[in-house]
Formats: sequence, C-alpha cells, structure tokens
Amino acid sequence: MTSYERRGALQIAQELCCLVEQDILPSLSVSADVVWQGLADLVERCGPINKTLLARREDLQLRLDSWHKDHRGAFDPDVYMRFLCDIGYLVPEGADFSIATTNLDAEVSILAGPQLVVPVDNARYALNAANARWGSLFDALYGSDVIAGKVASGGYDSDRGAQVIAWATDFLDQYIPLAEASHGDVLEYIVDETAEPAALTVALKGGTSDRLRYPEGFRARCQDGGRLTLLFCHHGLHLELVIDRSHPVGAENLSGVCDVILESALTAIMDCEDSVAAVDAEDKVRVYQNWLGLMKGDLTADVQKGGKTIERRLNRDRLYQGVCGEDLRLPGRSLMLVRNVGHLMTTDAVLDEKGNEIPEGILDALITSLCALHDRGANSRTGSIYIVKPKMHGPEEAAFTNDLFDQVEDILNLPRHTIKVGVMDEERHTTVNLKECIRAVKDRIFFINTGFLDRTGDEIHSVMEAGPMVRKNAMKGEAWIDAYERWNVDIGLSVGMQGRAQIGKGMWAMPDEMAQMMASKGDHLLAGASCAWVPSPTAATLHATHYHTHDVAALQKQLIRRPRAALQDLLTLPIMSETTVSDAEIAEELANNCQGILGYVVRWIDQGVGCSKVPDIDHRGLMEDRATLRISSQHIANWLHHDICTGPQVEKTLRRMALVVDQQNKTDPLYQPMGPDFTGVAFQAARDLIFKGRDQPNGYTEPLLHARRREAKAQQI
Ligand SMILES: CC(=O)SCCNC(=O)CCNC(=O)[C@H](O)C(C)(C)COP(=O)(O)OP(=O)(O)OC[C@H]1O[C@@H](n2cnc3c(N)ncnc32)[C@H](O)[C@@H]1OP(=O)(O)O
Ligand SMILES: O=CC(=O)O
Ligand SMILES: [Mg+2]
Repeated sequence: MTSYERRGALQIAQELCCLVEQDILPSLSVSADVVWQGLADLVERCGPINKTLLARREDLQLRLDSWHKDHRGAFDPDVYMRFLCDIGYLVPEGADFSIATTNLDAEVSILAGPQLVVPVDNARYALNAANARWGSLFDALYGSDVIAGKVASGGYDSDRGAQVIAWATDFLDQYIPLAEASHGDVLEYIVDETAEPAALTVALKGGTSDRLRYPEGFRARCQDGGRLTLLFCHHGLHLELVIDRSHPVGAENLSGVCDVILESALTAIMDCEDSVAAVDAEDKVRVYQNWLGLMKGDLTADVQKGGKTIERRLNRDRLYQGVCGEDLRLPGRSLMLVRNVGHLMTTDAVLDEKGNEIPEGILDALITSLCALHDRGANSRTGSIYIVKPKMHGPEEAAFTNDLFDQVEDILNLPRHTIKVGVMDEERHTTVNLKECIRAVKDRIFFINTGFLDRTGDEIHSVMEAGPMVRKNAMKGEAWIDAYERWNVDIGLSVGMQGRAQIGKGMWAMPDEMAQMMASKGDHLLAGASCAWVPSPTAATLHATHYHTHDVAALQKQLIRRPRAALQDLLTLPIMSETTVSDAEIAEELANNCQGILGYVVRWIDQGVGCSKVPDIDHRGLMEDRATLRISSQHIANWLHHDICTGPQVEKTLRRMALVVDQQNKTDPLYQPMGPDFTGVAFQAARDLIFKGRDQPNGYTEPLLHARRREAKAQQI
C-alpha cells in the first residue's frame, strides 16, 4: 500500500516526497512549496484539458470505426479525405513557417549521428548508454556478426582479430585516407610537432612515407605513456586512432594501432516510457532517481564481470592537445534526452484533492525538468532540457504539451522555451497533421522522429473496422508506411529543420543482427534522417560508420527539392486484398505474434522488465517493448474481429507458445512458468491484450499491463 503525505491540496506518495525534498531540492534554489503548489496548479489547470483531449481521441476513433464499417469494400479515397476533414481529424494546413528553436546543442542541431535509446530504470544500461558517446570499433566488429563466424570463448582469436583490423583499415582508407598508400601499409604514425599546425606523416613498409590526403581532418593528439591517440574529424564526427604496441592487439598490428574509437551515440534517450515498466509510485521514483543521478553526474552501478565487481560511472570529457598546441576538450557522454510518458495514463504517485490519480505526463514534465536543474552544463552546454514527448494525437495535443512546458518553466523560474520538445511522429492523427503539430511547438522543437512501431500499432487500431490487416511483416511493404517515412522528412525539411533540429528515424529492433543492420540502416540517412535509433552501444558504434559514408547535410539539400509525399498514399489502408491467407500462414502468424507477446509480457508482469530480447519463431532475438506489443496484440485482435482466426485457435496457440516461452526462460532463476495450468497473472495479461485489444484506447497496452502488473506485485508481497 502506498502511504501519502499531504502537501497543500495534493497527497504525495512518501517515496516521491523523499526524493523531491531530500534528494532533488537541496542545492537548488527552488523550495518544496514552490514545487508542490506548482504541481497542484498544473493538475488543476492542465488535468481537465488532458481529460478532454483523451475524450476527443475516443470520439474520433468511434467516428472512424463507424465510417470504416459503413464503407467496407467500397473505399473511395476522396470521400474518405472529405470525411476526415469534416470530423476535424485532418485539419487545414496553415501558411509556411520555420521552426524558431534557439539554444540547441550541436548534437541535435548541426551534427548527424546515432541515437541510442535505453530504459532509464536500469542504471547499469543507462550509464552504458550515456557513455556510448565513444565506442570501440574493434570491439563492435569483433563481438558482432559483422565479422562472419562465431566468437571463440577461450580468449583472443587472432584470425578474427585480423579480419577486424582489415575491416577497420578499409574504413580508414575511405574516410581518413592517406594521400597514396593504405593504412594497412603503415609502420608508424608520426606527429610532426615542428609544423604549424602539427602535421601527421606515416612511415610505410618499404621505407617510403606518406601523409593524409585531407590534412585538415587531423585535429589533435594525446600522448599517455606509450599510448598515442590521434584524433580526426569527418562529417562532424570524431574518431580516434589508438596506437599502443604494448597492447596485445597493437603488438600484432604492424602500425601498432590497437583500436579505432568512433564517436557513436551523439544523443541518448533516457526512456521513462515504452521500455520501462513503471506502474506505481515506487516504480516512478526508481525511474526519476536514475534520471536525477544522470543529471547530477553521480549515478553509479555495480557491474559484475569475469568474477570481479566494477563500479560503472559516467565518463569524463576527453582531453587532447590540438594541432595548434591548444587544449581541446570533447564531451565524454552522449547528450542526454529524457522521454516522458504520453498523455494517456494516470499515476498513483500523486493524488489530487478528490483522491484521484493525476495524469502521469504532467508529473513527468515537472519532475524530469526539476531533476534537470542539476545539469550545470555537463549535459547541455546551452542550458536546455530535452524532453521527448511520445504518442501525441494531433496539433491540439502538441499545443497542450507546449502549454504544459510553459507552465513548468514558470514554476521553475526558467526562461521561456528552456524545455525543448522532441515530437514522436508515431500516431496517425499526428502524421497526417504533422506540419500543424510542429507549428504548435515551433519555438521549442528539437526533433521529429518516425516511431514506426507505435505508428504501425496505431495504423491497425485506427482502421480496425476497415477489414483484416495484411500480415505483420508485410506492413513494411505497404504504401502508407513508405509515404509516412517520406512525408515526415518532407515536412521536417519544409519547416527548416535541416541544420537546426533532428529528423530522426526508428529503432533497429534486431539487436543481434548487426550485419543486417550494417547493410540496411544507411538507408535511413539516404532517406534524409540526421539520426536514427539503435538499441545498444554496439549498434551505435556500427551505425556511426553510416554517417561517415553519407553526408546527411548534402542529402537533405537534395531532398528538399522533391515533391512532398502524397497524403492519399499515407491514407492507403493496409488491409488484405481478396487473396486470403492460407491456414498454414494464419497458424504461423498467430504463433509468432503470441510468442512475442508472451515472451515480453511474462517478464513485464512478473519481473517488471520493460524491454526484452525475445526469440521469434526462427530463434532471432527481437527487441520487444510496449510498441511492438501494441502491434502484435492489435494484429491478432484485428484478425479475430474479421474472422481470419477463431478465439479457440488463439487460445490454443497462446498455450502452446507459453510452453515454448517457459522453455526459453528455463535458466532464469526468477522465472515463473506459465504452463501447465496457465492461470498466472502474466498469462492472463497476454490474453487480455488480445481478447480485449479492440476496446483498448487507441490500441494501447498500458492500461491492461499496468493493472496486471499491480496485481502481480500485490501477490508478490
Ligand atoms: C518502439 C520504441 O519505443 S524503441 C525504444 C525502446 N527500446 C529500447 O530502449 C531498447 C533498449 N535496448 C535494450 O533494452 C536491450 O538492448 C535489449 C533488451 C533489446 C537487449 O538486452 P540484453 O539481452 O540484455 O542485451 P545483451 O545481452 O545483448 O547486451 C547486454 C549489454 O549491452 C548493454 N546494453 C544493451 N542495451 C543497451 C542500451 N540500450 N543502452 C546501453 N547499454 C545497453 C548492457 O549494458 C550490457 O552491457 P554490460 O554487461 O556491460 O552492462
Ligand atoms: O517509439 C518508437 C516507436 O517506434 O514506437
Ligand atoms: Mg513509440
């Protein structure tokens, strides 16, 4: 049972009171009264608007449902568009404008690079993410499938190491080329200190020498005992060549190079949303505590490796001597952004005057901003606070977020637009009105990002009544999704985001398939993105190579000239054509979706793990979070609704796949099997998500997950 303390009109959960009054406020010039009175005012002013906006979502969905039901099999895009305008789903587009955000850090304005996302409730991972600004290319290659074959368990495999060095040499030859030779022929890298600026020359096999083709790419060096680090810059991203002949890898490499370190995750999203399971005051405080530690710079986590425990902490800035002899300091950490929750849920961490839970998004806005007051330039060098706002539906909701942030700034006495907003373009109502959504936050926007996973779940739910959806994996080939990705970039460029804010693309959801990622994620840049999401530090380092291959600024300059993607394509429905799916395909689709749902939900409900790697039917580990759950559950709900499958068939598949998931988790000592009786809360949650899926607000999974997790927690006491 949560205990509360009264603060003015509000009841605050004891753990939140402690966090705010004992951990956050001391050393800030904000009093507890200001915070609690400010929160009460926010709840009073914004709470009712929040409620009205949710009612509007529901009303629009009912209208969509009824229209699609009436027009099944007789879809006319022009009539559809007129209908969407009539109900206010499609709003008129206003005059052209440009975003006017100021004080943005270079990482989100002018630079292009990977964006890492991490569940912030996991301190070990969150620290790793913040430190993933710099990553070892050698480690990323050696440990992943980019180099074919398996990583041997018994120590360093020098054959594999040689392949890593060859790959990295080729990379250097392309992006930091020597005038004539290959980096593979270098015997020694020599900094000529007598030159002004200091110049790099290389001694080559065969007794000749060479220099850089583009000498201006060489920026600095750092000599630390026998270790020389050379710093280069290409496409705005830095990379280090580390030369150390006493290192086992350097000793085997002719040039002594023991690693290439790439500037990798320029930005990291500390996620309070879809990758965490935070259902009550206790959980919310854990999430806020870690964000506070990141902002204060004192977060630590014990990490056990090879029988030893090390304390992981945030990296310091990196120091070098510039080519003109000056001191050069580069950030050691990713620029940290925080993803708040959306407008849907309420939290029991604070109760209002009438004893009702308050909107969770309102609490997140205030508390995550309050924590960020501890950032004294170590994170944002421009004094900004970066909040990513997910799951907004249309311009009214974007305007509401803007007002909410205005009010938080007033409470915390911050200059207007200190709090920046990243808009997740992941709901259909936002996509179709993206330009107007951006206008609503034009003075504080720092990114738009195609959250294609939520967007796919929302597509299914929005047009649920139109007919049975194509298979889940076929969604990627549908007209709407291609138009959505292009439309997002087109609108972003049309409002002047290039060189001023991020245009981002979605998550690589196969954390172990790095070779495949290397082959395809460069396409995000070709599509005009200045950042794209990766699930791990390794993926960040590998994806960073794409930003050397492609010059995003130049690509965006070309793309700005193309015609905008067509709204009609965006509104093409992803329903199955007359050709029906075979029984075998239905069985396969259900098995795959049920396994993903169960594998994710069982850890969410029983262990409070918000993001998991779950093997799919082909044993590929897929990143599952609440957005992928939304897709799978809505997909089955849709097929059930349109009689592509039957209830008993789904029940049977769920039970069969629960046993598979039990088997997959058998080595986890904390795991509670779902079979053979299938009566546990987790299994029931998975069932609910499917069988009650059609009735869930916009197909979201949060209401059912939260209720069931609370039930499981109560049983675990
Ligand atoms: C639709 C959306 O909203 S997408 C956004 C939400 N999704 C995410 O945030 C994805 C975040 N990624 C993750 O949570 C994880 O990578 C998972 C669950 C997909 C896989 O996790 P695991 O199976 O534990 O990963 P794996 O065993 O391969 O690697 C673990 C190591 O990688 C690190 N790691 C993995 N993911 C991350 C990450 N996102 N950030 C930082 N470090 C990470 C861990 O710290 C750990 O290293 P350590 O032992 O030195 O601490
Ligand atoms: O938040 C990201 C998504 O794809 O959804
Ligand atoms: Mg999302």
